[in-house]
Amino acid sequence: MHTASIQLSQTFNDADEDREKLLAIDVEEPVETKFRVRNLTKFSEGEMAILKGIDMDVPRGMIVGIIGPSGSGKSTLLRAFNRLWEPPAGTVFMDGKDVCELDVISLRRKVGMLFQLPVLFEGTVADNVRYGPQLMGRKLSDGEVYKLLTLANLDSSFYNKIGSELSVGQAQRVALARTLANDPEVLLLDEPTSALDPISTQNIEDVILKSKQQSMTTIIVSHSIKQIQRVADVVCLLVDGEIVEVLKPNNLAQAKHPMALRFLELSS
Ligand SMILES: Nc1ncnc2c1ncn2[C@@H]1O[C@H](COP(=O)(O)OP(=O)(O)OP(=O)(O)O)[C@@H](O)[C@H]1O
Repeated sequence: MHTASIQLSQTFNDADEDREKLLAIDVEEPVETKFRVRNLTKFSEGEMAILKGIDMDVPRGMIVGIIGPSGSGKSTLLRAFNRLWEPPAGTVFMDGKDVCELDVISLRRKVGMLFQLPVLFEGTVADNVRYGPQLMGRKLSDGEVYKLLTLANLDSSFYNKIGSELSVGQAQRVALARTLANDPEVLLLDEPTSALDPISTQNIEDVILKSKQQSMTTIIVSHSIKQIQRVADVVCLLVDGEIVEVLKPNNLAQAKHPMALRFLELSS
């Protein structure tokens, strides 16, 4: 085990000072950068800044947590990674390539996303799981569907169920299996368990951690600091469109930014 020198970096203005903060994490091997974000900025139509020059490197195979107050820009940032919000050219790079220059459909297959509330398509659970590969002309075998269900912590009895027979937690796991069926390299999770009970939450967290063992890169937005501490390798604190802290999950108490501190105090 050794320490990789740069896993995640941020530059931010602190009074007159420009600082680059580097976070070192103990890893087995040096880690490559999956996403590079540089000066990512978004203004609303009323010219209000929603994202203010975000700089970050997302290490391959790690789980990056994003937390911060409501309206701080977490979902907007997350959506830039698979172009659900189209970032300006030259700001978001996957494997060194500007995402704006990639075919958007293949980008979204590689960069799967799960939202707060699952929306299942008509048909059975198996139809849902088969959906993505079918669009590419490949029909998953029964065995492949069962394997994906197992991966999403669903037993084989779900195969023929339809959406109305499922709880929200079960439907979220089906949505996760459907996303994993595309064999993504990255998972974007936007508050994936905020509508779920603790057991369903644990099921989803198990899948997130299992996916990490398969080298998945995951970026998770969550309002739950405890959840971020359970699953994330690094945590970015986003306040008012800026990453103000990058910390290890067990070091959140070391946050220094006043808004970040207040948010952490009120949320714990
Ligand atoms: N297309 C848009 N036009 C105008 N304002 C927008 C747009 N998209 C987002 N916003 C605003 O940008 C800010 C950040 O929104 P965003 O949803 O990214 O924040 P968030 O941190 O994910 O919030 P929450 O935790 O409540 O989900 C909010 O004030 C939101 O109203």
